[in-house]
Amino acid sequence: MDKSRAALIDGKAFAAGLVQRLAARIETLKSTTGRVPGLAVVLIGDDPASQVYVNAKNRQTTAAGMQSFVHRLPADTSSDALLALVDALNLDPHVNGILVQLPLPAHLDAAAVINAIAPAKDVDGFHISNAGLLATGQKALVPCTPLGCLMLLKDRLVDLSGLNALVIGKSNIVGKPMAQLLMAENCTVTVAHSKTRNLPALCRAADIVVVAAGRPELVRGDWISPGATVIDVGINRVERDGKSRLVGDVAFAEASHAGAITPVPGGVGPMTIACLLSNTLTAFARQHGLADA
Ligand SMILES: Nc1nc(=O)c2c([nH]1)NC[C@@H]1CN(c3ccc(C(=O)N[C@@H](CCC(=O)O)C(=O)O)cc3)C=[N+]21
Repeated sequence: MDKSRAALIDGKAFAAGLVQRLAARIETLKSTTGRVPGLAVVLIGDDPASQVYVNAKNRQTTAAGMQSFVHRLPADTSSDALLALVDALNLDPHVNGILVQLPLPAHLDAAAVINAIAPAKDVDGFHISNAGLLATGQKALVPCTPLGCLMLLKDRLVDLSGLNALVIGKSNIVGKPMAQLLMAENCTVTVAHSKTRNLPALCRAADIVVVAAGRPELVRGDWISPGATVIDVGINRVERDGKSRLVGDVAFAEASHAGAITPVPGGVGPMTIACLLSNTLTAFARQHGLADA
């Protein structure tokens, strides 16, 4: 029997290409303006997964020719101390982008911290001002993960207009901005979540499925319409055959009849970091009155 294979959407390779193009532009900026973009990352506490991500980001920021400023603060940092650091970074001319690693320890108010970041330096795109600009079709800094997903979708499908898109997950960080971006591309967008009824049927009607549910292998193969494009945002660490493994929110092995699918790892994750660097360059350019790329 001919068992066709879904095309693999190689986020890792796409991200590497994007970072290469960013590095070239940064090199040019350096020779014309004498400046390079700077990214400040604030990490509170010692969550091991957050450490790994911040280290990867620090390495790639430097490799792309940008300045990286990492601020590691103890888990019991006070709200006042954190807000004072954010204020200082807002005023620092060498810092063009600010990222406060989430989740924060429970005693800190994430929304208050995010909204204290100068919107022009909010390279996560989480500030209410950027969320509002995106929702109303104005020039915003767009959250990195949905921005990366959209790049992969446009690379694959070119024109998304009129397609049925299902977004599973309604977080402020992924689901909501993803839905906004897909609406801006003239998709017919459905947003599903943990209380949604008959998710399999909604999924079967979708040309595009973006899954950001945070539940390992939630989406089964028989939920996916033949030829659909599947973007798996999930990164779940699970025990399998006595080993620790990463799996997505989609049962990847069951999805061979999809048109195309992102793997985990090597799909959306690397795009998130590449888009963070892209947003930092965008923020730098706008702060210096230069044109967007
Ligand atoms: N303010 C804030 N902004 C963030 O963007 C943010 C955050 N907080 N908190 C934590 C999450 C997590 N995150 C990841 C980014 C890239 C990979 C990534 O590149 N993963 C690789 C490798 C994964 C591995 O091997 O462990 C992959 O999927 O192929 C993973 C996770 C950004 N986050």
